[in-house]
Amino acid sequence: MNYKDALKIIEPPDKEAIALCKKRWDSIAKPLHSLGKLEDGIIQIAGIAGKEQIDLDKKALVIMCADNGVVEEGVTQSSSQVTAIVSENFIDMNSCACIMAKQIGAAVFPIDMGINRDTKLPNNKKIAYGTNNILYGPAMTRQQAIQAIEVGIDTVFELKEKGYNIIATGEMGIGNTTTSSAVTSVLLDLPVEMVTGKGAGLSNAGLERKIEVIRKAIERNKPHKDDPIDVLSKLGGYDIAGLAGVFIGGAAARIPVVIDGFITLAAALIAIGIEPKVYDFIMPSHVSKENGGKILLNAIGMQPYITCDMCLGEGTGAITLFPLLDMSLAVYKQMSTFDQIKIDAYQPLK
Ligand SMILES: Cc1cc2ncn([C@H]3O[C@H](COP(=O)(O)O)[C@@H](O)[C@H]3O)c2cc1C
Ligand SMILES: O=C(O)c1cccnc1
Repeated sequence: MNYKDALKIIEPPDKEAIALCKKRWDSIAKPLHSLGKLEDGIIQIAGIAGKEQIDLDKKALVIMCADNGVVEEGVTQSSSQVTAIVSENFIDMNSCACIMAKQIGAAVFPIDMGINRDTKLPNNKKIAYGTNNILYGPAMTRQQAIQAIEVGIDTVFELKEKGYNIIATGEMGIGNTTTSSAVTSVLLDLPVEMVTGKGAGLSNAGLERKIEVIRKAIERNKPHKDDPIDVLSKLGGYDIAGLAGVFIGGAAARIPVVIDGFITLAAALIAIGIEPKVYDFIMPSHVSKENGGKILLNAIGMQPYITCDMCLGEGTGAITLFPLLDMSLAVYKQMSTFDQIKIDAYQPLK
């Protein structure tokens, strides 16, 4: 779908479904709002689905996979070859995120958005064999960025068609904390060193080099910070672009999309920058330990459900939210109301 058409069909969450869902929570025989954000999450999903009786029986994890040309500058501990190897492991359900997804019954959809060699991934949406090195010029053309965004949007509509009712985001792309930090620094107008961390592992000297490369890449590309697609195409990656499309697609197709860690947060920032209405359809999960994770969550204006020092990516943080939502929804659907068990919640003890 053309991304502008997707933006046009985004309607705000359903106020009536939100009010009915809240009423049901408040009628359940327990202290008011005592499940806190777990209640809020179900309310948000009801608003998105447009009905009070929601289901979370079909869960998907979309993992956008792509390579980054900037890896040749020594900004990451691993070689680019790792992207393809780990991405192919997703097919055998043999990665951290896949094992966690299997445990909680979520289906995994790895997508080759731009891995730098041919892969066995069934979802081949390759825009190119990796991006260009941002130290010397734009990562991709504006047209390629839009093409990747549209892959993300189409992916969500296909999953909706298959009956999925919630989507977790994940990514695999060696070097993508560098591109995410570059995008974040420009869009939030923050110094590079404030939003740059060690990614999947770097020495202190390596971190200094990474910061310097990002500074120079920003200087070289002169991105327009008020134009998120310009920033994305000059400094981002095909994984981030595809993920921005998944967030936009979630709002257009009315499916909640869950943020993972630092990289998916950068993608969410871009999506919200393109269309602020997307915000209401996004759910946070954890707060990444990566430098900049907390800053990005705060900047977007979201509170994490989970704080446990994760910083792995692949969607590991995002799917960690699923069992919490399952438990909350079970209470929401199954528990007796004050009326049913004849308790007056506000009756003082005698
Ligand atoms: C074996 C391995 C598996 C991973 N799974 C996720 N990531 C995570 O690390 C990468 C980003 O870190 P950086 O920017 O420092 O390269 C991404 O692929 C992210 O998903 C991995 C990284 C490695 C090495
Ligand atoms: O925050 C994340 O998701 C993250 C951090 C470091 C490396 N990979 C992913």
